[in-house]
This record gives sequence, structure tokens and C-alpha cells, in this order.
Amino acid sequence: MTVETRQSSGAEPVAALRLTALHKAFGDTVAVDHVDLAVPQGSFFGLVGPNGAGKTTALSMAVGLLRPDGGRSAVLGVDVWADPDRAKALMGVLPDGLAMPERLTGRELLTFLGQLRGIPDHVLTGRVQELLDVMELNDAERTLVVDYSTGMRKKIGLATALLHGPRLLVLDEPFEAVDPVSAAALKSILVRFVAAGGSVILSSHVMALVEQLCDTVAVMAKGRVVAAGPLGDVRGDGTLEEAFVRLVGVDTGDREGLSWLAS
Ligand SMILES: Nc1ncnc2c1ncn2[C@@H]1O[C@H](COP(=O)(O)OP(=O)(O)OP(=O)(O)O)[C@@H](O)[C@H]1O
Repeated sequence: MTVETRQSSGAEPVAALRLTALHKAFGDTVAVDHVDLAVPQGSFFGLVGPNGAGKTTALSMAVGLLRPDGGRSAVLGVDVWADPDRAKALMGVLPDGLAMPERLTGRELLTFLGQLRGIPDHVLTGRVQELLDVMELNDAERTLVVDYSTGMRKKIGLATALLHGPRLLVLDEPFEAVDPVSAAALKSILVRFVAAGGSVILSSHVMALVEQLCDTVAVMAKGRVVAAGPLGDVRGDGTLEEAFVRLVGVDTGDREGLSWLAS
């Protein structure tokens, strides 16, 4: 598929993902408040924020899983809501709480999804085997996805996101519940994906992981982006965790209460 990699003016590269005034409210709760965000092509982008900041809602709208109340999302210049087929071919998505056909083995699931994507059989068979190898899911050859552990579900979810060779990966908490050995393997896949020109957006609560992997970050709080840019600019002289606490205004002072725990 041909996609634009430069704006028509010729100067600015097209963003891997661009959110423009993206907005969503659930009743009186404004989950995402007119968010503007540009994720540069080739970046490893970390989205962080406290619980309820709006990360999952923003990413769900960005990838076409949740209809926004307003605003736009474009992947490599392709509007996700106006041209979903083209946009979704460019993206691999690991959503929060991924629903997938569960009464299939990992191999069956990947083969089924690859066929839905129109990947020719001779290409698909090799890709499925490679993904099962890399994710170390071969030992679970006869296990149905419904019986997978949480970490195994993350791994098969990431495999489904990679299957069609996307240009952008959007991953909601990809390392949650993944053991350290598997996490190291997943990290190296993602680093290689970015080195080969792909772009990754991941949300995480683990600041050390974001600092280790990401070159660009955005901090969300109360539905808004309160800081975004190169990692070094956002964290300043301290750690990302210190910058996060400063930016979201977390109260870290001593708290009263739970005195019964000290007895
Ligand atoms: N389907 C829904 N119905 C009602 N409110 C919702 C729904 N989804 C999200 N919200 C609300 O929107 C706000 C943002 O939630 P969201 O899940 O996007 O945050 P988050 O940053 O991903 O949080 P976490 O880090 O805890 O996963 C929260 O106040 C949440 O209660």
C-alpha cells in the first residue's frame, strides 16, 4: 500500500499518529478533553498517566475501536474514521482487555486472523511459526487461548498485532503480567521493529520501562496532555517518575488513616 510519508508541502514528515482535538465524555465524565498529539514516525512513544487519566479511551479512539464525540485521528495521514480499512491495514493494535476467538489454539487463531487479513497461505504459514517461536508459545501448541495465562494472552495478542506487517503498533500495557524473560523477548522485537522504520506507541504505568524503551513521551492527566516531547525534555534533570509526580500533581505527603495497620 502506498502511504504519504511527507506532507504535500514537502517539508514536514507525516506523523505516524496524529490526534486533533480528540474528545470523549461518558455522561458527566470528560475522559479525553480535546487532545492534540503528534507521534513522529520512527519513534518509540510512551503514553503515561495516572489511573483514569484517559489513556485507554484516547488510544481506543485513535485506533478506531471507540467512536469519538469529536476530533480526528490519522495514521500516516490516513483518517482512521473516514478511511478505516486503509488505516487499519497500517496499524497493529493490542487493546486493553483484548477480545479474541478463544476456543482456538494460538496457531489456529493466528492462521484464522491472517486469512481474514488476506495474507497468502504460503506467507502466512511461515509468519505464524516465526511468531509462535518468538513468543515462546510453541510449548502450548495444544492449549486453547481460553486456557492461556494473562501473560500468554498478551503475547498472542502482540503476535496478532504484528501478523500483517503494520507500520505502527499501538499497545495498551503490553508488558502487564508478562514474565521478565518473555518481556525481554518482546522488548527486543519492538526495538527491532522501530529500528526497521516502524513506530510504536505504548501505554504503561512502569516509568522505568518507558525510560528504557521510549525516546518520546506524553503525560496525560484528567483527560489532557500535560506534557509531550522527547524523553529528555519531559523528564528534565530528574527521573521520569519525578517529572510524572510533578506534572500530575500527585500528593505524596503523609496520609492520615489506616492506623489499624500499624497496631
Ligand atoms: N465505558 C465507560 N463508561 C463510563 N466511563 C468510562 C468508560 N471508559 C472509561 N471511562 C472513564 O473515563 C475516564 C478515563 O478512563 P481510561 O480507562 O481511559 O483511563 P486510563 O488512563 O486508561 O486509566 P488506567 O491507567 O487506570 O487504565 C475514567 O474516569 C473512567 O472511569
